[in-house]
Amino acid sequence: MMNYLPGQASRPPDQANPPTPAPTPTPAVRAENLTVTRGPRTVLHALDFAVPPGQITGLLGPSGCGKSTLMRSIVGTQAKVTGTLQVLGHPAGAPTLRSRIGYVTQAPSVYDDLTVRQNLAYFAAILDPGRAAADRRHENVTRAIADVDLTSRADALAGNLSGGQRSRVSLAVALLGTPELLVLDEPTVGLDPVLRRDLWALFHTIATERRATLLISSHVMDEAERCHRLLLMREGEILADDTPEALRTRTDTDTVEAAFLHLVDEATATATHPKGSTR
Ligand SMILES: Nc1ncnc2c1ncn2[C@@H]1O[C@H](COP(=O)(O)OP(=O)(O)OP(=O)(O)O)[C@@H](O)[C@H]1O
Repeated sequence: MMNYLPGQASRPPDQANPPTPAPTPTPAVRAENLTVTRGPRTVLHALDFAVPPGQITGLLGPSGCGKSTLMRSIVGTQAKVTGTLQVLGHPAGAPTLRSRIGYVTQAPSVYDDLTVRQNLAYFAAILDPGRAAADRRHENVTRAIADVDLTSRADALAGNLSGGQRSRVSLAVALLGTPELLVLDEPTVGLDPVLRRDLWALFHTIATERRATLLISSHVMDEAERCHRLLLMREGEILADDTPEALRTRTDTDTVEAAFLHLVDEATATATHPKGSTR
């Protein structure tokens, strides 16, 4: 028997049995040359990126840079999308993806004249219909309400909740089907610091315990530090795709916000004085 240990240069690998490389996990989302036009404008410009599975990827950039458009493309609700966009191994928008993706828009989509529990029960009945599933639905609804810390308001009408509480009802709806991919468009806007911290703890639990992939947009840069990876966007382009630590190291900065500003300045300088240009 021949033992081959990686790094032992004196013992070449058995050509007939080369060491098996660690499998590269299939990305949860893979985009190639992804371009989106809205009205007369191109708002996403030939994007190439991959979102790794089971991690939290933050989508950050200033207002209007195209974060929501990118998320809408991924969940299959955006028109005029060209290029390649694969989600959980299928083309974005494929019917088979519907039950595998949870999507929370910026505007909470809840029924004001129903209570929190009734809202959840309504969506649970669509996801998991039938009398036989009643107990499971009840459990799932109770768990989702607890996940977003709304148990004490479960019987309140959604119309009587604060903006932040209504957003959390939307998030609970997205958590109902235990989706493999959660796409959350600015889920922490308008929330107080304690609730933001608790929600980020919940996002990490979802990623580690349920092995779900989370794509979360924000323009609050301190939230970037809580992500495993970041896609930094600006004017419909990806400025950087890396871990927060690698971004700080690469730009020799202390925070992701400083790294982002550094990259913006660098991109502006390159656009003004492209390499090889004579001034
Ligand atoms: N319905 C529309 N028709 C035409 N252009 C649009 C439409 N909606 C958005 N846009 C443009 O598309 C670009 C990207 O918008 P998008 O909402 O994706 O940005 P965003 O980064 O999510 O912004 P924010 O952080 O403010 O939500 C913006 O320039 C916006 O003006």
